[in-house]
Parts: sequence; structure tokens; C-alpha cells
Amino acid sequence: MNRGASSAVGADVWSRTHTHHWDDWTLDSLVGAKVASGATVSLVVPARNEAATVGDVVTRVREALVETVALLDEIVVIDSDSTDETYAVATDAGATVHRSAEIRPDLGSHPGKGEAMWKSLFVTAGELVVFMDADLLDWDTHFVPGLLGPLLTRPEVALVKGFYERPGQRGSLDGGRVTELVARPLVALLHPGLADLVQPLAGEWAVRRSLFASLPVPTGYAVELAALVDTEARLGLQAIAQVDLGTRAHRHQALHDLGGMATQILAASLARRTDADLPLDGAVLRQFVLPGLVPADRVVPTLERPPAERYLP
Ligand SMILES: O=c1ccn([C@@H]2O[C@H](COP(=O)(O)OP(=O)(O)O)[C@@H](O)[C@H]2O)c(=O)[nH]1
Ligand SMILES: O=C(O)[C@@H](COP(=O)(O)O)O[C@H]1O[C@H](CO)[C@@H](O)[C@H](O)[C@H]1O
Repeated sequence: MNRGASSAVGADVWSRTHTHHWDDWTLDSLVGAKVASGATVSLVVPARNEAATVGDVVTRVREALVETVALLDEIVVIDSDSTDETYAVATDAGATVHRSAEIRPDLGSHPGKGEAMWKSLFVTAGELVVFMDADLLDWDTHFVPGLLGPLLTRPEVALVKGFYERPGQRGSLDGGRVTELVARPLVALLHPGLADLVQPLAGEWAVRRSLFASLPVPTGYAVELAALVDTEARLGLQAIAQVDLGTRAHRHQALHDLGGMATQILAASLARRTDADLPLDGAVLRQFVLPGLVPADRVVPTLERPPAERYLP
């Protein structure tokens, strides 16, 4: 097990001192650390049209980490404007399910993954919050204790990213198109301290509630990169760790849809590092579709929610 320095850590040593493997801890030792610390833990699954997979995710985690051992105190699915049976499937699997738009309606409602995760803070209670995507195909329940390991054993760590091999059509790192073509270049140019994060966009991550509630949150797909950038700026690299979770496969979006994701990630990154005059609410992304390479404008929300703590008791 790595034992990182508690003082500020430079990017040159960060990977060596802040990279773990999920089996660095036994499940029993983590349950013991949780009990000793008195910490409570929420698993949040943002889900939009994931009826095909959300039931498997919830059922397996519930059986392993709520019923067999008490590592999790709650499993909450945030139904993010689904038009399929996500709500019913997640409920039948044993999750507490909330529709994003119905959480704190006084604060309005916006589309997006980050919006769902921001809203989750109003309907969860855990001091530690674990996020997992709902579209997982190749994964296992050890993802959750793996992500909690650094938070339960290293007081200086406040945000933990999972990483994994991402089997795709052409080999183990053939996943993560936006990671390889957008996030890593942005890190190289604007956020070099984060260069040793293997999966900066991973949807499997964990965070201390107090930190996440203090951060502005992009309502779309930039939520993951923004949290890393803001945490490094606020607390330094010593507050960030990463855990090798093995292998993860998920449902892949169409390339044009990832164009919207990339736009959101670029907007959030540039807003944090440049004085570029960026659109606050949304950008118009012009793509060209077949047949005929006809222009098709996609309105990409770039709105950010202010820190949730402003609205929490
Ligand atoms: O508006 C949205 C878009 C996505 N998601 C969820 O966020 C996770 C990651 O989204 P997606 O699978 O679309 O991204 P990818 O994994 O393809 O990068 C999944 O559980 C989605 O159901 C969501 O809750 N609201
Ligand atoms: O890594 C990526 O480039 C994107 C898209 O992955 P694929 O190219 O469809 O394997 O997926 C990541 O970004 C999403 C938004 O932050 C996260 O929700 C995913 O978990 C993450 O894998």
C-alpha cells in the first residue's frame, strides 16, 4: 500500500505515492475503518435511459455491499430525464430513486449528468459519496471498496478516481475517445499536474461530500474534469488519489454525441484557465450528417451550478 506524504506533493512524485490497486485493502479492513471513523457512505448512480443495465449495477452492489457487509449506507439512482423504464428497474433492484427534475424544484432543472450528480447532494446523506455510471457491462462490485480505500485510510485524500483497462474494438486502451482526443491534450496544455491520472474522465470516482458540495459543478459531462481541476487548485495534488480497478467496459455513445461531450469539457477547462469569452449557458456545435453532409446544429449546454453548499442546511 502506498503511504503518500501528507504535505504538498509534486506532480513528479504524485503517481508513485497516490496510485493504489483495489486489492490494497481487504473488504473487512475497510468496513472496520468505516466503523472506526463513523463515516457514512452513499453510492450515487446517475442514469439516463439505462434500463438495460442499471438493475444489474444496483442489485449486485446492494447484495455485496449493503446486505452481505455494511460498507454502503444507501444506494441512490438519480433518474436523469429517462424516457425508458430506468426508474422502475432501479426501484425494483432496491435502489432509492429520485428524478433529477423533482429534486429541489425551487432550484430549477437542467439536463445533464453533472446536474444529476449535483442534485444528488440534496437527497443523500453520506459523508463519502461514490459515483458509478449505470451503463456498465464489464465491471465488478470491488469498484466501490477500491474507490473508498484512500478516503477511509488517508485523511489528506478528498477525491479518488478509478482507472481501468477499457476493452474496445482494438485493444485494451481503445476506450475513452474523448479522454484520448480531448481530456489528455487539455491536461497537457492547461492542467499538467493532472497528467498522471490514467482515466481523468472516469465516471467511477469517490469524493468527500464537503468537497463536492463546495465546488461549482458543470451540468453536463465536464463534471469529472472540472472536479479534478478545482480540487487540485483548491487542495493540491495530495488531495487526489487514483485506484486501479482492473477492467471496465460500458455502452459506447455515437461519435457525434461525444462531440457534445467534448465541447462541454473544453468549455469547462478553458473557463478555468483562460479569459476566453465563453458562452455561459450553451454553445452551438455545428456537425454534418449523412446523407448529403447536411449541417446539423447541436445546442450544447455549458451551464455550471454554483456550489451546492449554498443551498444545503
Ligand atoms: O444527461 C445525462 C447523461 C448521462 N447520464 C449518465 O451518466 C453516465 C455516463 O454517461 P454516458 O454513458 O452517456 O457517458 P459515456 O460513459 O458514454 O462517456 C451514465 O450512467 C448515464 O446514464 C445522466 O445521468 N444524465
Ligand atoms: O472516456 C471517454 O472518452 C468517454 C467516452 O468513452 P468511449 O469513447 O465511449 O469509450 O467516457 C468517459 O467520459 C464520461 C463523461 O465524463 C464518463 O461518464 C465515462 O465514465 C468516461 O468513461
